[in-house]
Amino acid sequence: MKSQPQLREVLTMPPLVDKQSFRNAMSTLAAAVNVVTTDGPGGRAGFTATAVCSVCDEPPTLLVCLNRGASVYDAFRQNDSICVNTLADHQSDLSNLFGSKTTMEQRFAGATWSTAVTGAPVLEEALVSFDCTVSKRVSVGTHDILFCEVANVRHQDDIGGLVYFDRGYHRLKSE
Ligand SMILES: NC(=O)C1=CN([C@@H]2O[C@H](COP(=O)(O)OP(=O)(O)OC[C@H]3O[C@@H](n4cnc5c(N)ncnc54)[C@H](O)[C@@H]3O)[C@@H](O)[C@H]2O)C=CC1
Ligand SMILES: Cc1cc2nc3c(=O)[nH]c(=O)nc-3n(C[C@H](O)[C@H](O)[C@H](O)COP(=O)(O)O)c2cc1C
Repeated sequence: MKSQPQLREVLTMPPLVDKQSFRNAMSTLAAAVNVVTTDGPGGRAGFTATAVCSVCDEPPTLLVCLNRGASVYDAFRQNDSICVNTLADHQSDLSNLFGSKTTMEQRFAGATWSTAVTGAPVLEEALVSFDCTVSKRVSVGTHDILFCEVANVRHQDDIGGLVYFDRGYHRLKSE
């Protein structure tokens, strides 16, 4: 029978797949598109994220993965108020605005905002907005995982969703 590798051996093992192969594989996982915003002592900031998912419903918690090299990283490190604004089918331009090398002024000028209970910016025409407080932060590789407790939800009916798949946007409409 083959013995289990010792911890030291595991740590010196080469990565199983290279970065490009990983990204190519990940490009086949369809994901909702979100503009994640914050405000507080670190200032107002926002970025586009597909790395968002549900964690548990007691307490209602979702997670967001944020690259520590992103321009918004300092603001998200200092602030605990976060709003995850899931984009509607007509908002791919907003995704590109918050997902490219633009200033925060340019990003927020691209849409209408209100202020959530926690103080984070809420996107007026979002499909759904999760108003959250960060409960825990975990660093893995290049990213921080932000665990966010949901204080309030705002949902719009009769509006289509936006999905990112195969490096492009796809519009979804319920029957
Ligand atoms: N989780 C993340 O940090 C993501 C970052 N992006 C950013 O948007 C750019 C354009 O993305 P695509 O058009 O989809 O082409 P791409 O070939 O760069 O990425 C393909 C897929 O790989 C994953 N990915 C890309 N960069 C990643 C990263 N640094 N860490 C973890 N997963 C990553 C995502 O699932 C992405 O959809 C990327 O180069 C990246 O800068 C996009 C999606 C997720
Ligand atoms: C469709 C899309 C999805 C993205 N998803 C993530 C994500 O989940 N996590 C992340 O840290 N960055 C993600 N990014 C990249 C950030 O939006 C990035 O920080 C932003 O594009 C601009 O970088 P800068 O603020 O450093 O100038 C995504 C970009 C795009 C276009």
